[in-house]
Amino acid sequence: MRRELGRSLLVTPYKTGCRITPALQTLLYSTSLALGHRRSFCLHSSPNATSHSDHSHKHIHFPELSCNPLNQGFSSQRSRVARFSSWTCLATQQPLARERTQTLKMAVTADPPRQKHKVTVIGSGNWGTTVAKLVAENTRGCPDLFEEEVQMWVYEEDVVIPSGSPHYDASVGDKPQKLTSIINKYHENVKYLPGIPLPTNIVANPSLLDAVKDSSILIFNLPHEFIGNICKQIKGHILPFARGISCIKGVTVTDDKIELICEYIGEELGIYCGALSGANIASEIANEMWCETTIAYNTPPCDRRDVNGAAAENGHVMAEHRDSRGKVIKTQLTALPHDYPPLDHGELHKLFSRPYFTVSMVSDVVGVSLGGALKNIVAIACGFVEGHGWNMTAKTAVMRRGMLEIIQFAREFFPETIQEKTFWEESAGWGDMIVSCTSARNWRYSKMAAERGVSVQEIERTELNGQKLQGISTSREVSSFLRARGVEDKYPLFKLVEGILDCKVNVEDIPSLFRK
Ligand SMILES: NC(=O)C1=CN([C@@H]2O[C@H](COP(=O)(O)OP(=O)(O)OC[C@H]3O[C@@H](n4cnc5c(N)ncnc54)[C@H](O)[C@@H]3O)[C@@H](O)[C@H]2O)C=CC1
Ligand SMILES: O=C(CO)COP(=O)(O)O
Repeated sequence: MRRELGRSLLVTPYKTGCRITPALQTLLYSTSLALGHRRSFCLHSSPNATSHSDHSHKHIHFPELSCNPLNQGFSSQRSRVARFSSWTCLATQQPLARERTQTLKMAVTADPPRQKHKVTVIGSGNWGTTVAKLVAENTRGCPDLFEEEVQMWVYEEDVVIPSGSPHYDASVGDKPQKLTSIINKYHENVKYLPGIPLPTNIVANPSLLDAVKDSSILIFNLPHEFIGNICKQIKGHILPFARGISCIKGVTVTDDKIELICEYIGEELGIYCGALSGANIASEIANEMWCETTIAYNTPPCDRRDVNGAAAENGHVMAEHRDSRGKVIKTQLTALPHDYPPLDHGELHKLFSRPYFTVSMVSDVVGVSLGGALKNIVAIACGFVEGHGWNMTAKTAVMRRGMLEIIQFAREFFPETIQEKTFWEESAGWGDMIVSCTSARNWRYSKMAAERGVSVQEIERTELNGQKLQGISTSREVSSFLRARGVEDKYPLFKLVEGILDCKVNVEDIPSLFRK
């Protein structure tokens, strides 16, 4: 390793005229990672370069090397040129041969980030708590990038711990206790994720403003009907350069307009927000049973770092960032300051991926968001079908039809950026459809409603202990949007589900959709 490092660094500028091949770049990069240090350097192609301005630049970025600089001449605070006369290999602490290093010139990029990303999860239901758990495991494991503590905003409730629970305290008895106090004391969300020990670095916080204060990463994870109120409350109280990930499955409909939840959040708060969605059953993931998910994130241009790791510009930048309709966004984004670690696909992958949670990073915000939102309508239809007594073959027909309507919806209302392959290739597409129609809550409880002959809303009230079925409101919202546009007949399955929810149509009418 040491010899390779020395040869790469020292021979390349002299003997090959700095032909830095991709293979060499990979070698340097992996070597630097193996060394595990954080410094950013940039190797100039010209060994005779005397200032940063005369670069014949072939930059190579190897962030984790160190050296002993003699004779430094810094041309600016953020991009400095130095003559390094001796190098020390960090792996061995041995100096490298001096005669071969004498005139090597290096440009030194900005200081390593001084800040770390602070993470807040807004929401603490079944999925909110599960995501807080996996994220908190990762912030603990990546102390260079993230503050260890993860704030979790909890919609405060009084909860009684049942006598059978290991957390039952006879001295408290049946007296209700604050859910936040219970979570912080026992490290368990006894109401929404019972039986799952949570990492101790999750802090349950009943104050929304306090929970989001100073956080550069906001993870939105609550039923979609509450997001409007949350945005109103935190607007102006978050870091201007905060970035969001929405784990919410739903859409925002106003009159005849439809918006992706992540874009609604971004517009309301003046930030950029991506979306996470996939075939994810919270209770399984909380039990660390493996599954996969999809994150759609289009790193704003103002957040992109150059090869040296330097931010494009500090402060306010009018970014050419495009939305799901292909339009330049109106929001003036504030760039992530340079003293923060970058926030791009790599860092988000580190934040969310676990051995039991495989993350695929994509750019198709429309496919990921619509796949997650609209499959809930199809899952309700499948619950009705099964509750009626039909089985897997009937459900498969409904799933197929549902997917066609989802794709048609994406094509009709988001034609500019939809990447249809998301529905076929990603967990957020067919994967989510299958799991939602065979084992998730929308399917399970609409099946129960059909079996008992009561409404799904009634079942939600009596059986879910505060959890929400997103398919009920999404069905209504999407149907009202389609009606306002006069196109509801083009989406017969969506229309029919709303009809069944309103007790105007019967499950037996479903097969009529398939008659030509
Ligand atoms: N549970 C799951 O397996 C998965 C859920 N999702 C999605 O995650 C999102 C969040 O769902 P869950 O965490 O499962 O929630 P949940 O349905 O388990 O719990 C409901 C949550 O809403 C909160 N709440 C009630 N009234 C509120 C109010 N007025 N304002 C704010 N919050 C209030 C409750 O405190 C609770 O945390 C949904 O969009 C869902 O579709 C996505 C993937 C998996
Ligand atoms: O989104 C989910 C599965 O991917 C969870 O769906 P439910 O809300 O129906 O449980």
